[in-house]
Amino acid sequence: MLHNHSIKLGIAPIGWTNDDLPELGGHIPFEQCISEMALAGYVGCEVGNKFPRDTKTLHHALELRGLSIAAAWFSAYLTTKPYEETEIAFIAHRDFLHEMGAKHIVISEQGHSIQGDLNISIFEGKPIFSEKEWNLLVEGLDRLGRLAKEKNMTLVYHHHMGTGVQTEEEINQLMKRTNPNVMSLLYDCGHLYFAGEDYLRVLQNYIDRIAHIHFKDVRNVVLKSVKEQKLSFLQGIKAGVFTVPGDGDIDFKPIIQLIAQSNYEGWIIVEAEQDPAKANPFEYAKNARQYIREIAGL
Ligand SMILES: O=C1C[C@@H](O)[C@H](O)[C@@H](O)C1=O
Ligand SMILES: [Co+2]
Repeated sequence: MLHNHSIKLGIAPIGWTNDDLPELGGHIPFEQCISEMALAGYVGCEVGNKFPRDTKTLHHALELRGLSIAAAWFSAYLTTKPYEETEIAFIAHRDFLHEMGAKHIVISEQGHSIQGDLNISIFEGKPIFSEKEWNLLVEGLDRLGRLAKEKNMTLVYHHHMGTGVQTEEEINQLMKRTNPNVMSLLYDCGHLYFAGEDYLRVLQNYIDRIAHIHFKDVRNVVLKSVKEQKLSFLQGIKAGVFTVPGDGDIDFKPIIQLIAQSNYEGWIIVEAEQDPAKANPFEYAKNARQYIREIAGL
């Protein structure tokens, strides 16, 4: 049970409006999204592209509903573009999050990523970083992590399907080559399960270095067809490979147990991108909230 831990439960806007696939939930207004998050019982969220960038306006809209910003995704291109380009965009992102009171910055290397490519089979086209690319990645992350620390914030790396850091072995490499004082890990059980990796071992091995958590569930039956039909990541999303905790095939109880045995504090974010026309985001958000209350006492 997690009730003695300093953990806050938030939800990502991606179940309402999907930034990677704008046709999913493109019609759902920002105010509806955040009102439903609050009504479903969450106290925070990440940032979607419908969110106003003016921090005063955003702050007011969230405060009215008892929500705060936990973190937000940043796409890095350290392996494919000059470092300075990533740094300029990162500083703007960091400063926006800092003004919003967030403590974590989610980062994912998108150089050579196929996660946004509708036509490449997700199980066939992922990049494998060369030694040179690994060096560019870890050197860049070190510099960006120090920039986060300047504002008393923590950089958290998001391993992700279709990228150069997808597998357990790639996470091990990343953890080995980076400084724990400068960069932490984001744990997303849905991505590890999708990738066929040992999601419990990763949690166990790195729990002391994990500083942000995404909870997403996976439907085995859809995962099977993603493999058989050689679907891309986004085709898989449209077909419903992801859902909220409690609705899919991941057993969250041992995950909760490992977190409960640790000193983890911070956010757990329910993040379940699926088609809102098929899965009403408010209803699924409420169901996930109830499920987490039942299994985690949170
Ligand atoms: O944290 C995430 C952010 C999304 O944009 C991404 O594609 C999703 O799968 C995810 O885990
Ligand atoms: Co995630």
